[in-house]
Amino acid sequence: MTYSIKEIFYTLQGEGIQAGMPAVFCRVAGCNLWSGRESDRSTAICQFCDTDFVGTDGTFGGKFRTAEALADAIEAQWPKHDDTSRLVVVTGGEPLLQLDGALIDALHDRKFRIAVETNGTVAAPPGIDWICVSPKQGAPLVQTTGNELKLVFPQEQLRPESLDRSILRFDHYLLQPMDGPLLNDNTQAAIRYCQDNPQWRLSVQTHKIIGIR
Ligand SMILES: C[S@@+](CC[C@H](N)C(=O)[O-])C[C@H]1O[C@@H](n2cnc3c(N)ncnc32)[C@H](O)[C@@H]1O
Ligand SMILES: Nc1nc2[nH]cc(C(=O)O)c2c(=O)[nH]1
Ligand code: SF4
Ligand SMILES: [Mg+2]
Repeated sequence: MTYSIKEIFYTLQGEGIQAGMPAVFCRVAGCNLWSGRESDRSTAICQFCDTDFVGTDGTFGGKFRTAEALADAIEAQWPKHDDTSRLVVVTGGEPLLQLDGALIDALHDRKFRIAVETNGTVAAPPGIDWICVSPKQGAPLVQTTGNELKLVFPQEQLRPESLDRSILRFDHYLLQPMDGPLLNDNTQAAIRYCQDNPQWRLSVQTHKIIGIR
């Protein structure tokens, strides 16, 4: 299969329980909940996206004809002297539209631990080492298990208390304030929600604060 990749870059994971960990980010092009065009945003299922995932024109982006070629491009971003703590975060766009067994095997062959950031509408293939699901209102949740559930907050039609916890199996539950014009208000509301409901933790988008990608 050909993989359409927007960009590949080495940074620190900015969000969630693994915030601060060095990781290569591999951002796939395309998403099933928004075309990525601004003119479609107001009619999209997911309307608050903070990411450009259209096309293959970003840093080290492109079309990769094999899993090996893509895994080599990811490996090339990791410091040469280290093969013990390799971490790749596959995001997008929606990574589970493209992450398949061949790519999982090629990354494991290169000693990477594989994390994904998914909207949870597509079932994850076996072999992923860290699954972060970020459910979206109006989009059916298919992937109900994983390591962390990271809910962008607030979503009027998807309140934390409305999630059916009896069908969810995650190790960590996080609220991530929705970035945009109301970020400050959303952050204050998320802090309050976590304090009132301590099974939830706050996820701050730290990369945006410290000025890294
Ligand atoms: C751009 S998405 C790509 C992965 C996948 N499509 C998803 O939605 O999980 C990466 C992460 O950013 C979050 N995100 C997107 N827009 C955001 C915003 N405006 N404020 C806070 N988090 C946002 C998503 O919920 C997700 O956890
Ligand atoms: N540093 C950094 N951390 C991130 N965590 C999730 C991101 C994403 O866009 O999926 C992201 C991102 O774009 N940059
Ligand atoms: S599902 Fe993820 S990538 Fe797709 S539009 Fe929403 S936040 Fe962006
Ligand atoms: Mg991002």
